[in-house]
Amino acid sequence: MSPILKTACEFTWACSSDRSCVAGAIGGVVTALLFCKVVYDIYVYPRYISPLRNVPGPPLGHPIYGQFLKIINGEAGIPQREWVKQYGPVVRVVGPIGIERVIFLKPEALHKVLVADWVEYPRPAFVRKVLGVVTGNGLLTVTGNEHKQMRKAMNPAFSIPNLMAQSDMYYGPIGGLIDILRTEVDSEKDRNDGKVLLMYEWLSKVTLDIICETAFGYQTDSLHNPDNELAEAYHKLTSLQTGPNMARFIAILSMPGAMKMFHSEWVYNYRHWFDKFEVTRHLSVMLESMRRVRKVSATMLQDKLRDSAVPISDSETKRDIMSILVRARKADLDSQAGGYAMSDEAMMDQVLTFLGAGHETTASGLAWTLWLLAKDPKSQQKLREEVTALYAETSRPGYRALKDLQWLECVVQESLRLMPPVPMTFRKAGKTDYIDGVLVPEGTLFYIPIRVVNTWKEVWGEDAEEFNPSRWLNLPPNYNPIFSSLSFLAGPHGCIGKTMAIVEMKAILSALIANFEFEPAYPGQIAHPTAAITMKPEDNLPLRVRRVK
Ligand code: HEM
Repeated sequence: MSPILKTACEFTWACSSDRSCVAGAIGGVVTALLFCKVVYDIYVYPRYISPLRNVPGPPLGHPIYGQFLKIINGEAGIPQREWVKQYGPVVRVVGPIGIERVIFLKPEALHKVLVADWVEYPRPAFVRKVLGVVTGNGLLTVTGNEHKQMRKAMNPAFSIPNLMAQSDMYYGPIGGLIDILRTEVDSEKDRNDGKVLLMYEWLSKVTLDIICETAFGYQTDSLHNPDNELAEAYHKLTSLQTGPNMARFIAILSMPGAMKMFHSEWVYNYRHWFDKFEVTRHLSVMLESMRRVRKVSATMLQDKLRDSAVPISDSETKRDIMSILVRARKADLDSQAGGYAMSDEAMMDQVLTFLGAGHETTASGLAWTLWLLAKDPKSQQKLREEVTALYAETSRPGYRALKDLQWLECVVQESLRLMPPVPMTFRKAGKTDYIDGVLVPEGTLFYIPIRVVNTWKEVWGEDAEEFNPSRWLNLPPNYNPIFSSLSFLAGPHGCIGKTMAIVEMKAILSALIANFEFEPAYPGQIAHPTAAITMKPEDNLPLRVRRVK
């Protein structure tokens, strides 16, 4: 028994006749027990008890935070990459209050966690809570059977024939973007010098307009409207994405009742109180932005529900994702077969999910592609030649035409490999089991280190951390088509919008490269990724843009 606990017990015994003394003694015992628990969790368990204690990894680190400060203050995925280089493909890292996390890199281990036993390795509660605040109770937050049903209901809307029919919808916003950039570049006195533009901001707008059109049949036109409510709200939300902000947010969400608080009218009305404290300052901006996103989303959903009288088999009808889902739901309800029919509330959460998951990810992917091409003029020129030839044939290349461009495919795959918009995700063990020869206890957290997997030298060779699109013409012998480049993850929770995102990226990129040349904004420019859920460029990516001669 610890000395503190012993003293507390003796004290209780000695004072048991006196009431206040008993209360004090109980308090003492509780404090002592808590103290012992903390010492056990932070000091004893990770050092002497945990089955993971002999797995290689960095030192336990700070007595309270472990390696957490290094992770949240570092570039997304980079501390993990350094540890893998030093300790190998299985790593244990101790986080705050002694909580252990493991990293597995080998395809067999990833297959078990993400594919074979996926139900037993769900997203941990803290990830679902963070995502849930922004995206509601949709595909990103549900697990197990509920997820299976929801995903089954959604899959047809993301089918290849539907995506083929949709790709023409991209060209309204893309045409708008090209015109705006031309006007911006031409406004410069010396056109040969080009103009420095914050490319991420423009890409964020064009992808928002495209997702609203393809997912909801809704014309946002944030490109031409600087005060657009939805664009402004997302701009504010993404600006909050820093490692320390995420850490604070997770800590707040872990408190009992926190999720209710986020949806409470009362808390919303008094949100300015959050501004008074450093730790909660970002919450009022967040509540305000989420309110706006929900308001616009509700309008979009109402429009869809009004449309639902259109028959499902009519191929001439609207092809946006929500129209398809609404019609499928109606068919389910009409048939009374007892299938899975989403409630209005669930439909609303899908709107939030597609907006949250499908806009900023694609914008970040495109921004990093432009950055990498700006630093590699040869690859950029080679791409220009390829896409110019395509544009000579058609001004609105569709799914097939874009798919057939070999260098475009290499550039997009290489950029997504090197700078994955989602650099990392998490899972939690729902059972105790061996993975890659290591006994992983129930409750253990997994880093799924997408950026580390994508740049693992064992697979990609010594130049794994460099941009080299031609590697996709001759893939390395250890390449695994599912687990060597994990940017969209794999298995039943893998990205449902993968094909859509790739086609959209290709359509936007080819139009940009056919019309403009991109260069770093100034010599020695370095682009820093934010360390949060998605990896956008911290400074919104200033690039020098010129018209193609
Ligand atoms: C370049 C763009 C994109 C990237 C890199 C990306 C990446 C990812 C990743 C890594 C996940 C798994 C997250 C996890 O399990 O923790 C995911 C899931 C998801 N993504 Fe994407 N995504 C992109 C675009 C899109 C688009 C355009 C949409 C929809 C219109 C979308 C919708 C979703 C949804 C709904 C999920 C949850 C899937 C499930 O759990 O069943 N994503 N995405």
